[in-house]
Amino acid sequence: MSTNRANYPNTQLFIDGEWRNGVEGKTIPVTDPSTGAVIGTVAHATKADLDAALASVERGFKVWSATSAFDRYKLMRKAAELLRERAGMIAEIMTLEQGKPVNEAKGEVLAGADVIDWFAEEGRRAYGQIIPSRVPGVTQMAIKLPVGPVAAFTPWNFPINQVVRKLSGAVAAGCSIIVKAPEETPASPAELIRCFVDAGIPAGVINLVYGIPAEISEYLIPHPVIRKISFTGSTPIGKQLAALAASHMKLATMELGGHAPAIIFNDANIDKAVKLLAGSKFRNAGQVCVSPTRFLVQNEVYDRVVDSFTTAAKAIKVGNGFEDGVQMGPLANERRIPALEELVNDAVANGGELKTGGRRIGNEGNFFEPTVLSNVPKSARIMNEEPFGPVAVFAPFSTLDEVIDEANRLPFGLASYAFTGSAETAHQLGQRIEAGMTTINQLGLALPEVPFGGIKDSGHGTEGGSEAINAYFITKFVTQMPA
Ligand SMILES: O=CCCCC(=O)O
Repeated sequence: MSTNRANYPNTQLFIDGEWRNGVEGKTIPVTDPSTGAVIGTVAHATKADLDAALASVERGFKVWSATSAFDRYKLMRKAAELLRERAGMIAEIMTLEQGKPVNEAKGEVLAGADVIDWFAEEGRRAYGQIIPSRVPGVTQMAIKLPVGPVAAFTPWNFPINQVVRKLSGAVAAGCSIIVKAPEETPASPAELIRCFVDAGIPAGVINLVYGIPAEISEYLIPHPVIRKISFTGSTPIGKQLAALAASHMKLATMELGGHAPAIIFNDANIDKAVKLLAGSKFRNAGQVCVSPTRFLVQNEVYDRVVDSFTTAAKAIKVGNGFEDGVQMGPLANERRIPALEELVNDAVANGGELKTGGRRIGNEGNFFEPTVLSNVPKSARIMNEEPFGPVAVFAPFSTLDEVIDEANRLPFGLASYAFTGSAETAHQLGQRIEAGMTTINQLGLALPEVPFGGIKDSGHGTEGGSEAINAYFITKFVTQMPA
């Protein structure tokens, strides 16, 4: 049976191995961003529920940290298989609540299964070290132990992807976790967690809450049970939570905002650059932390690139994510429409040229036109603020040094993209762009086996690659000699 507005599931909390309503029975409405219609509800946790989740995650940690890495691996592989089997159904739920095209949603779910597999394997290979001793008979060991109960806070743009990295890292390392998933898109992450439940995860290891985000983070982060936090979201909120975590000496991974430069040189393969970058820009309606935003194009090819990108933007089919051929759905939140309109108007007022788009589409649902702005000066807000929407902003440049300065001008440092035919230019970019990730002549970000994270105001820590699981371990030194 396919999922539709009539059978969209209401979402409950998951605490101590049970799906349950909030103690006070409060709920939050969930809307379909394609129509604005309310399609269901999500349970709203209050303090009593959070106390129950904290007691549960503390018990869960005792059980799970004492479970062997091999048994954790087996369970995770089973959860990944369940997620693959259910991908079609979960994708439909995600499209209903988030808006993205259903094939994009399915890709996200399947990628989530790969993330679980990756971390399951990493958990089995979390080797420590034996350190040669100065004293005969003494053994010195650096061992990795799970850090403790984790609190994870995730956003609505990738309802599965954002949860699965944190959940899988924690569970593979032997930690228990409270996930505060997004209220806008609650049902698809709940289905992810159901896969772990059906795979046999013991009560208390995974807990799921929703409610008022600030209330939940302010209660969980300082709580002595929680030893580690992981947050994905905006830079301003990330800074507040990082400060709160630091004042309670909690470890924190922060995956925050970006404003990715996409640099195209005269010697690049222009057709390839435009095709790949346009696909990347309008994926998930531009609501992606790693979305290419500042398109910096070398003088000789500037007009050609802007024209060809504008043609690509005009050809994007926007609509309900369930319709055949739709490439871009609505924005997930209605409030982003006036915010984007303001950014576009400000760019034009500062001298930028609107090549296409810039407005809401229709009067039902949160649809926004794929938008291209050209010759936008640095003084425009959109050259400095993350638009988090389907807007590409173009500006010309002359030299390598100039474009590297521009790429590094902002406090963000998450993703960056470049297209060039020169090996020397590629080398310079790889070394000198201040970003956690640089892709050259291709895309290829966010695979489970490669690092994923930012620097500067884009946060710290990585959620992919061989280092990611370390966020959920402490290193303990043990030395011993025979009695
Ligand atoms: O918004 C940040 C997560 C990006 C995940 C992806 O690019 O697949």
